[in-house]
Amino acid sequence: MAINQQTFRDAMACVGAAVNIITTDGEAGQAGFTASAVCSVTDSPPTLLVCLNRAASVWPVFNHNRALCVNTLAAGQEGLSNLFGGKTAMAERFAAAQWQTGETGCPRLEGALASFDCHINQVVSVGTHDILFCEIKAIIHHPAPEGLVWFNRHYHTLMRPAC
Ligand SMILES: NC(=O)C1=CN([C@@H]2O[C@H](COP(=O)(O)OP(=O)(O)OC[C@H]3O[C@@H](n4cnc5c(N)ncnc54)[C@H](O)[C@@H]3O)[C@@H](O)[C@H]2O)C=CC1
Ligand SMILES: Cc1cc2nc3c(=O)[nH]c(=O)nc-3n(C[C@H](O)[C@H](O)[C@H](O)COP(=O)(O)O)c2cc1C
Repeated sequence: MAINQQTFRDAMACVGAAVNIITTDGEAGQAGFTASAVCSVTDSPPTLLVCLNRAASVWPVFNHNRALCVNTLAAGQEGLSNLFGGKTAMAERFAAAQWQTGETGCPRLEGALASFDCHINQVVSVGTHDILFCEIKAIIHHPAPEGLVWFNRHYHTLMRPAC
Protein backbone atom coordinates (compact mmCIF):
# COMPACT_ATOMS: atom_id res chain seq x y z
CA MET A 1 0.00 0.00 0.00
CA ALA A 2 1.38 3.44 -0.91
CA ILE A 3 1.74 5.66 2.15
CA ASN A 4 1.12 9.29 1.41
CA GLN A 5 2.38 12.24 3.43
CA GLN A 6 -0.95 12.84 5.18
CA THR A 7 -1.30 9.20 6.26
CA PHE A 8 2.23 9.33 7.69
CA ARG A 9 1.64 12.60 9.54
CA ASP A 10 -1.75 11.54 10.92
CA ALA A 11 -0.18 8.41 12.38
CA MET A 12 2.90 10.27 13.66
CA ALA A 13 0.61 12.77 15.39
CA CYS A 14 -0.26 9.88 17.77
CA VAL A 15 3.40 9.39 18.71
CA GLY A 16 3.88 11.67 21.70
CA ALA A 17 7.30 13.28 22.08
CA ALA A 18 9.15 15.70 24.33
CA VAL A 19 9.52 19.25 23.02
CA ASN A 20 13.04 20.65 22.69
CA ILE A 21 14.64 23.88 21.62
CA ILE A 22 17.83 23.14 19.74
CA THR A 23 20.35 25.99 19.78
CA THR A 24 23.71 26.64 18.22
CA ASP A 25 26.35 29.37 18.21
CA GLY A 26 29.69 29.67 16.48
CA GLU A 27 31.34 31.00 13.33
CA ALA A 28 28.05 30.93 11.39
CA GLY A 29 26.21 32.79 14.16
CA GLN A 30 23.40 31.98 16.58
CA ALA A 31 20.28 30.00 15.69
CA GLY A 32 17.61 27.85 17.27
CA PHE A 33 14.55 25.80 16.35
CA THR A 34 11.93 23.62 18.00
CA ALA A 35 12.27 19.85 17.57
CA SER A 36 10.27 16.84 18.64
CA ALA A 37 12.43 14.46 16.55
CA VAL A 38 15.08 13.91 19.24
CA CYS A 39 16.10 10.49 20.48
CA SER A 40 18.64 8.77 22.73
CA VAL A 41 21.10 6.66 20.67
CA THR A 42 23.66 5.18 23.09
CA ASP A 43 25.09 5.99 26.51
CA SER A 44 28.60 4.87 25.52
CA PRO A 45 29.63 7.39 24.31
CA PRO A 46 26.61 9.44 25.41
CA THR A 47 24.91 10.26 22.12
CA LEU A 48 21.56 11.55 20.97
CA LEU A 49 20.13 12.34 17.55
CA VAL A 50 18.23 15.33 16.23
CA CYS A 51 16.38 15.35 12.89
CA LEU A 52 16.58 18.71 11.09
CA ASN A 53 14.76 19.59 7.87
CA ARG A 54 17.34 20.81 5.33
CA ALA A 55 14.77 23.39 4.11
CA ALA A 56 14.73 25.12 7.53
CA SER A 57 16.25 28.60 7.66
CA VAL A 58 18.55 27.44 10.46
CA TRP A 59 20.05 24.48 8.57
CA PRO A 60 23.14 26.27 7.16
CA VAL A 61 24.02 27.61 10.62
CA PHE A 62 23.89 24.18 12.30
CA ASN A 63 25.69 22.61 9.35
CA HIS A 64 28.58 25.04 9.73
CA ASN A 65 28.85 25.32 13.53
CA ARG A 66 28.85 21.55 14.19
CA ALA A 67 27.78 22.08 17.82
CA LEU A 68 24.36 22.31 19.42
CA CYS A 69 22.48 22.29 22.72
CA VAL A 70 19.28 20.28 23.17
CA ASN A 71 17.08 22.09 25.71
CA THR A 72 14.16 19.91 26.83
CA LEU A 73 11.19 22.08 27.74
CA ALA A 74 9.13 22.06 30.92
CA ALA A 75 5.41 22.77 31.17
CA GLY A 76 4.82 26.51 30.80
CA GLN A 77 7.35 26.94 27.98
CA GLU A 78 4.83 26.38 25.16
CA GLY A 79 5.10 30.02 24.01
CA LEU A 80 8.86 29.66 23.60
CA SER A 81 8.32 26.47 21.59
CA ASN A 82 5.93 28.29 19.25
CA LEU A 83 8.43 31.15 18.75
CA PHE A 84 11.25 28.76 17.82
CA GLY A 85 8.91 26.66 15.65
CA GLY A 86 7.50 29.52 13.62
CA LYS A 87 8.76 31.98 11.08
CA THR A 88 9.94 34.40 13.77
CA ALA A 89 13.16 36.44 13.40
CA MET A 90 16.08 34.83 15.25
CA ALA A 91 16.75 37.82 17.56
CA GLU A 92 13.10 37.81 18.64
CA ARG A 93 13.27 34.07 19.45
CA PHE A 94 16.28 34.48 21.75
CA ALA A 95 14.99 37.71 23.34
CA ALA A 96 12.04 35.78 24.80
CA ALA A 97 14.10 33.79 27.35
CA GLN A 98 17.22 33.79 29.54
CA TRP A 99 20.29 31.90 28.32
CA GLN A 100 23.65 30.75 29.66
CA THR A 101 26.61 29.77 27.50
CA GLY A 102 27.28 26.04 27.54
CA GLU A 103 30.59 24.20 27.31
CA THR A 104 30.50 24.16 23.49
CA GLY A 105 29.52 27.84 23.31
CA CYS A 106 25.88 27.08 22.48
CA PRO A 107 23.02 28.82 24.31
CA ARG A 108 21.65 26.87 27.29
CA LEU A 109 18.06 27.72 28.22
CA GLU A 110 17.43 28.71 31.83
CA GLY A 111 14.45 26.79 33.19
CA ALA A 112 14.75 23.83 30.81
CA LEU A 113 14.19 20.37 32.30
CA ALA A 114 17.55 19.30 30.90
CA SER A 115 20.18 20.74 28.57
CA PHE A 116 22.52 18.51 26.56
CA ASP A 117 25.56 20.36 25.24
CA CYS A 118 26.90 18.50 22.21
CA HIS A 119 29.31 18.26 19.33
CA ILE A 120 27.73 17.04 16.08
CA ASN A 121 30.02 14.19 15.06
CA GLN A 122 28.04 12.52 12.26
CA VAL A 123 25.34 13.63 9.81
CA VAL A 124 23.20 11.26 7.73
CA SER A 125 20.76 12.62 5.14
CA VAL A 126 17.45 10.77 4.74
CA GLY A 127 14.84 12.28 2.44
CA THR A 128 14.14 15.88 3.42
CA HIS A 129 16.01 15.71 6.74
CA ASP A 130 19.51 15.47 8.16
CA ILE A 131 19.97 13.18 11.16
CA LEU A 132 22.48 14.88 13.43
CA PHE A 133 24.32 12.43 15.68
CA CYS A 134 25.45 14.43 18.67
CA GLU A 135 28.04 13.42 21.28
CA ILE A 136 27.10 14.95 24.62
CA LYS A 137 29.85 16.97 26.33
CA ALA A 138 27.91 18.38 29.29
CA ILE A 139 24.50 17.93 30.89
CA ILE A 140 22.56 20.30 33.12
CA HIS A 141 19.53 18.67 34.72
CA HIS A 142 16.82 20.59 36.60
CA PRO A 143 13.93 18.25 37.30
CA ALA A 144 10.76 20.34 37.37
CA PRO A 145 7.44 19.01 38.61
CA GLU A 146 5.84 19.05 35.15
CA GLY A 147 7.15 18.03 31.73
CA LEU A 148 5.86 18.97 28.27
CA VAL A 149 4.80 16.65 25.45
CA TRP A 150 3.69 17.26 21.83
CA PHE A 151 0.83 14.84 21.12
CA ASN A 152 -2.07 14.98 18.66
CA ARG A 153 -0.85 18.40 17.38
CA HIS A 154 -1.16 20.00 20.82
CA TYR A 155 0.95 20.51 23.95
CA HIS A 156 0.21 18.40 27.02
CA THR A 157 1.53 18.67 30.55
CA LEU A 158 3.02 15.58 32.18
CA MET A 159 2.91 15.32 35.96
CA ARG A 160 5.90 13.83 37.72
CA PRO A 161 4.60 11.08 40.04
CA ALA A 162 5.04 11.73 43.74
CA CYS A 163 7.96 9.70 45.14
N1 LIG B 1 10.31 15.95 12.32
C1 LIG B 1 9.87 17.14 11.89
O1 LIG B 1 10.43 17.74 10.99
C2 LIG B 1 8.69 17.76 12.54
C3 LIG B 1 8.18 18.90 12.00
N2 LIG B 1 7.11 19.52 12.55
C4 LIG B 1 6.66 20.76 11.93
O2 LIG B 1 5.58 21.32 12.64
C5 LIG B 1 4.42 21.39 11.80
C6 LIG B 1 3.18 21.09 12.62
O3 LIG B 1 3.23 19.74 13.09
P1 LIG B 1 1.96 19.06 13.71
O4 LIG B 1 1.08 20.11 14.29
O5 LIG B 1 2.42 17.96 14.62
O6 LIG B 1 1.09 18.51 12.51
P2 LIG B 1 1.47 17.72 11.18
O7 LIG B 1 0.22 17.09 10.70
O8 LIG B 1 2.15 18.59 10.19
O9 LIG B 1 2.51 16.60 11.67
C7 LIG B 1 2.09 15.48 12.46
C8 LIG B 1 3.35 14.73 12.86
O10 LIG B 1 4.00 14.24 11.69
C9 LIG B 1 5.40 14.35 11.83
N3 LIG B 1 5.92 15.30 10.84
C10 LIG B 1 5.32 16.43 10.40
N4 LIG B 1 6.05 16.99 9.43
C11 LIG B 1 7.14 16.20 9.27
C12 LIG B 1 8.23 16.24 8.41
N5 LIG B 1 8.39 17.20 7.50
N6 LIG B 1 9.15 15.26 8.51
C13 LIG B 1 9.01 14.25 9.40
N7 LIG B 1 7.98 14.16 10.24
C14 LIG B 1 7.05 15.13 10.16
C15 LIG B 1 5.66 14.80 13.25
O11 LIG B 1 5.76 13.69 14.09
C16 LIG B 1 4.41 15.60 13.54
O12 LIG B 1 4.14 15.76 14.91
C17 LIG B 1 4.69 20.35 10.72
O13 LIG B 1 3.98 20.54 9.54
C18 LIG B 1 6.17 20.50 10.53
O14 LIG B 1 6.40 21.63 9.73
C19 LIG B 1 6.51 19.01 13.67
C20 LIG B 1 6.97 17.89 14.26
C21 LIG B 1 8.13 17.16 13.76
C1 LIG C 1 6.23 21.03 18.16
C2 LIG C 1 7.15 21.21 16.98
C3 LIG C 1 8.09 20.23 16.71
C4 LIG C 1 8.96 20.36 15.62
N1 LIG C 1 9.89 19.39 15.40
C5 LIG C 1 10.77 19.52 14.39
C6 LIG C 1 11.81 18.56 14.19
O1 LIG C 1 11.94 17.60 14.95
N2 LIG C 1 12.66 18.75 13.16
C7 LIG C 1 12.56 19.83 12.31
O2 LIG C 1 13.36 19.95 11.36
N3 LIG C 1 11.59 20.77 12.48
C8 LIG C 1 10.71 20.64 13.50
N4 LIG C 1 9.76 21.59 13.70
C9 LIG C 1 9.71 22.75 12.80
C10 LIG C 1 10.86 23.72 13.13
O3 LIG C 1 10.80 24.13 14.48
C11 LIG C 1 10.80 24.94 12.21
O4 LIG C 1 10.82 24.49 10.89
C12 LIG C 1 12.02 25.76 12.53
O5 LIG C 1 11.67 26.71 13.50
C13 LIG C 1 12.58 26.43 11.34
O6 LIG C 1 11.70 27.37 10.89
P1 LIG C 1 12.26 28.54 9.98
O7 LIG C 1 12.63 27.88 8.68
O8 LIG C 1 11.13 29.50 9.88
O9 LIG C 1 13.40 29.11 10.73
C14 LIG C 1 8.87 21.49 14.77
C15 LIG C 1 7.93 22.49 15.07
C16 LIG C 1 7.09 22.36 16.15
C17 LIG C 1 6.11 23.46 16.46
